[in-house]
Amino acid sequence: MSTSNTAPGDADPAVREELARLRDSIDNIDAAVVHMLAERFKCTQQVGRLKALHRLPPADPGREARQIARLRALAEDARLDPAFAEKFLNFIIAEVIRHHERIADDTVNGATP
Ligand SMILES: C=C(O[C@@H]1C=C(C(=O)O)C=C[C@H]1O)C(=O)O
Repeated sequence: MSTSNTAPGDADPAVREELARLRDSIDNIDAAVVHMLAERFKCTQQVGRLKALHRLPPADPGREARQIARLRALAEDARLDPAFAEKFLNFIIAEVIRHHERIADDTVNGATP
């Protein structure tokens, strides 16, 4: 393999076509990920409001452990690195818990969520 790089614009037309085709699919997948995350956050916001109203704690470590085990198994089946899947889920859950803490604070302080 050569160590010198070719700018994408200088590559063979067939290579550029293949790259463009793959990038179109990547763009579609990224759009789907964003839409799915937006739907997930809509659900978790509702969970946050329900928890705040009933004085339940923002985090549920038992539920998180079950989700991580489930996601790791799904990742293995799909040939995705399970450590990456776990890191990704933990990143999302941390953001959800931050939202839930804020909703709980706003609820206690009488702000409209
Ligand atoms: C959404 C919830 O709240 C938190 C966030 C979770 C998540 O984003 O999946 C899971 C458990 C909780 O720590 C929940 O309890 O279901």
